Amino acid sequence: MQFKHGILTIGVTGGIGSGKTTVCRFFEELGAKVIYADDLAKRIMEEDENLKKKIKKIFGEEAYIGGKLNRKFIADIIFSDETKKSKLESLVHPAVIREIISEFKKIAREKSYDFVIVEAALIFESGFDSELDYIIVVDADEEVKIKRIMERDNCSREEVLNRMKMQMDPAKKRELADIFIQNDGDIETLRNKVKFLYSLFQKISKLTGDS
Ligand SMILES: CC(C)(COP(=O)(O)OP(=O)(O)OC[C@H]1O[C@@H](n2cnc3c(N)ncnc32)[C@H](O)[C@@H]1O)[C@@H](O)C(=O)NCCC(=O)NCCS
Ligand SMILES: Nc1ncnc2c1ncn2[C@@H]1O[C@H](COP(=O)(O)OP(=O)(O)OP(=O)(O)O)[C@@H](O)[C@H]1O
Repeated sequence: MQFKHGILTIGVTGGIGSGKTTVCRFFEELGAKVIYADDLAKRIMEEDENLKKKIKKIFGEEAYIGGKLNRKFIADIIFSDETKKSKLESLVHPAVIREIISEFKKIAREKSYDFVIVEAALIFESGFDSELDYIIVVDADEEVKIKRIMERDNCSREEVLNRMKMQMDPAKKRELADIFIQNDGDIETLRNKVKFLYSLFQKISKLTGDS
């Protein structure tokens, strides 16, 4: 087997509050390279002047405050307007995917890691799944997810439900997954699952690497 970008690449995805960022922090603690696509998207949206112009055209000047993305303003619009959400995604996703692939190539060239993990909320929705070797889907019981997000972001149940409504059905994501993590247990249970996967990926990277 040849890896798609000359290095083993693994996506971690899941709906809001599933625990994908926590999974990725554990991978990082073990020494893995993790690319956070959602952070990258925000950086590109703030640094790419051409993209900023296009975003302002859709959302108005209020989309930025002092050069910084007005996240609350944009979130309020896109999570109640499917058309604007799609327009924003069609501007942002290709740029994010391009940058991640060039990072893969750099890591493969430098051989600085055995494998790369990408955390992204919208791997299947953006078509990015076709660029990855394996995809981990994280999920938890809906009430558990709602409670965790309300606590983490100090937001209302309605705000969480609004985002959930605009996301792919978690059951569908589970069907598309290569590896599935049910994250209803405690943090230590999750950490142990990640430890197991970390050693598995280390083995896969050596067995089937391009080098
Ligand atoms: C709307 C924005 C400004 C809200 O920022 P905020 O800091 O509140 O949320 P954050 O980016 O951390 O996302 C938190 C969660 O919301 C959900 N979410 C975010 N964007 C989307 C989206 N376009 N569709 C569905 N769910 C989304 C995901 O579950 C994500 O994990 C931001 O999410 C954004 O710019 N989204 C559009 C770009 C995009 O598609 N990003 C995600 C993939 S690269
Ligand atoms: N097994 C667990 N036990 C207790 N708390 C957890 C567990 N897993 C995750 N959490 C907590 O739940 C919250 C949501 O987790 P996390 O941020 O990893 O989810 P996410 O899928 O990245 O969410 P988002 O889509 O909003 O970015 C965080 O506060 C995290 O610390």
